[in-house]
Amino acid sequence: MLRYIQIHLYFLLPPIVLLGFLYRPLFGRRDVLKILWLSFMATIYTTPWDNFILSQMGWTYPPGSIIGRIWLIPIEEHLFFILQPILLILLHELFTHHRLLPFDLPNSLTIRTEAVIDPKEGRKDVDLKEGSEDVDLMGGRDKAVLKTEATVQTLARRPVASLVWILCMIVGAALVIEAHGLEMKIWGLELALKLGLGMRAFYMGWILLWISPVIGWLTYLGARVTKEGWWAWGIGSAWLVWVDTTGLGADRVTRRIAIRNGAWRISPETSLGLHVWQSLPLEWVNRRAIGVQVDAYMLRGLIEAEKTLRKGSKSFEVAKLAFGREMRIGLVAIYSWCRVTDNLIDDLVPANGTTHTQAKRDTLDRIRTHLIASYDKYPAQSYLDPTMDSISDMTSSTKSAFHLFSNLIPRLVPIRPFLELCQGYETDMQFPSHPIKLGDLQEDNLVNHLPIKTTDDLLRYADDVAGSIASAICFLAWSTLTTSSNPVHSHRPVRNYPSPGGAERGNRAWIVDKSREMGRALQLVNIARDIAKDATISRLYVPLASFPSASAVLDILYPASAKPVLSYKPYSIPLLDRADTLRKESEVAMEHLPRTARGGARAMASSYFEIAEQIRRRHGEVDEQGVKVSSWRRAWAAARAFWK
Ligand SMILES: CC(C)=CCC/C(C)=C/CC/C(C)=C/CC/C(C)=C/COP(=O)(O)OP(=O)(O)O
Repeated sequence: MLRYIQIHLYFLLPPIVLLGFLYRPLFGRRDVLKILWLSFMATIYTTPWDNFILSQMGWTYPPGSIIGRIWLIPIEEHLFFILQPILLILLHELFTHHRLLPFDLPNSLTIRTEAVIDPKEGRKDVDLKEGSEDVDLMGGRDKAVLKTEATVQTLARRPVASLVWILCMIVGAALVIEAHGLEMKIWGLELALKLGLGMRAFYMGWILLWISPVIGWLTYLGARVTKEGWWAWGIGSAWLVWVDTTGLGADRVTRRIAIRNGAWRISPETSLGLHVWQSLPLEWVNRRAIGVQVDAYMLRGLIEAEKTLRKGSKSFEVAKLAFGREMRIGLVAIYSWCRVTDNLIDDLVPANGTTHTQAKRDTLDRIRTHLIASYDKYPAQSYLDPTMDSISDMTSSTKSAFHLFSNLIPRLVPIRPFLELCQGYETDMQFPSHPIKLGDLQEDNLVNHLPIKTTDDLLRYADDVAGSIASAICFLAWSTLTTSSNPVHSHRPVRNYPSPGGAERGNRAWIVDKSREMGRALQLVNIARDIAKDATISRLYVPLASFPSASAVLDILYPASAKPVLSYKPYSIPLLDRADTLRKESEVAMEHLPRTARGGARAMASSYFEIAEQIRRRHGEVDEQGVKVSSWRRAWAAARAFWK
């Protein structure tokens, strides 16, 4: 006979330890709170009920199967109130981890896009939502009216669905009345079922009466089980059903467990005697079985941002999974803003009468104005939207990236990294806007066309475009994962480089510095990978000073005319060597980030450094396609770093 404690030792603790190990790098205070809350609720809600059932001999524990009791309840049962929430929370985290949002969006979020012709500005895509309030975003001009739905109730109340549980409660009450032989009339309604079940209605009645109010109330509040939630619940419950009811297989006589083995025993006199699976009573199945208004455009921005990420960056796509949800949402918002702003400038088609450079400068100025306004006027959406609209080539998808960014990020990350990124765009704008023809570029006018002249120029550029993002990641981690600087619930933007005083301040400044080194390192890898590709559009990030002669520069820009055949090794390998040094110097700082951000930061860097490995395997030779590293290889590198 297995004792009750052995059930925990053999069947609950091992999966908890295994799942806990897998989830360890991301296991944070939110999970601790969830476990404490659920165990506490399970204990205070179930203890009186369990005591009552035991007092009525609803189920019993054979002598010797338990360690001891608190009042009537075995100590092991109390442990179960704690262990089961832990198991289910871990399973739930594991199954839902890949989701950016923990809930399904209501169908009503499908926002229709319709083209409206504005006589002055031509075609505009606007989002229309049926049955919603009209907002005139065009300042009363002509008839282009954008219909918006400002907010979405993420957990919309479900009174009708909760009626099912109210019904269950009534059935439960009727069975209890039947079991105890009570006679009850409410508003003249006879509640007794008179099924002749007598005491056999006891267990089912009390189980229904115990579980229905909880599920009914949660359902009323809007709880909906997602597909992943069903999986977590299904597997967790199936495991417990198996533990409760099934033999371990081969050795049927000695190793049968739980109910059939006598660790506990449901009294036949108090149950219906219907079995759904082997010896599992119907009642047991029952036994194992919370809304906010969110800006609809932000939710939509998140969906779009995820798509942008999937299309735009393999490294971010792999690495994002290594961060917990709080950080991941911020990362996705930052990434999509960076990608969208970069594309707006790079893919710009200038209007008649303006040069490419003028148009790009104009777009960058507007992006900057919008960025500064996002912080200065936060959360003044009405001011921001016209600024955003004034940027050319905006689509509803790019707008949602701006909207998401300006609603979320100012509260989490200071403005400085994004201004630096704009500085990086400005450097890019100094490159020729069109690939220059061979004859137009002479050895003596190279310096006029190529802004990266010295190693310092290169490092400054890398710092602007990637060091900035690395520092933003640090701030995101502090804002979302620590209490000392958690402005998530404040409605003010983060002031520049805020940090608590004293030693912590110095420590944070040091971490930011080191993270910038890591960002620079990754950018150097990126530049080494893309030397040939970038050269096709006359972008040369390898410093001019590192070329032996001006003609060597022309060879890179026009490889077809290079003689003898061009080798990229003299340029790519030094970049990778410098990247390695920067990486080594900064890696130690990662271990000083908030604990649940470390795995993600390591995974991000390691998966990107797989590109460097691949270039080295090719002895530094790259081509116009860059260097391909399979997603599997990257995922493997990320996984090793994550669980390091
Ligand atoms: C060292 C400390 C304390 C923290 C490190 C913090 C981290 C993880 C910094 C990394 C910052 C980062 C992600 C920089 C950008 C790197 C880069 C060159 C990305 C290129 O991205 P894309 O060009 O979009 O993607 P692909 O190259 O995958 O296509």
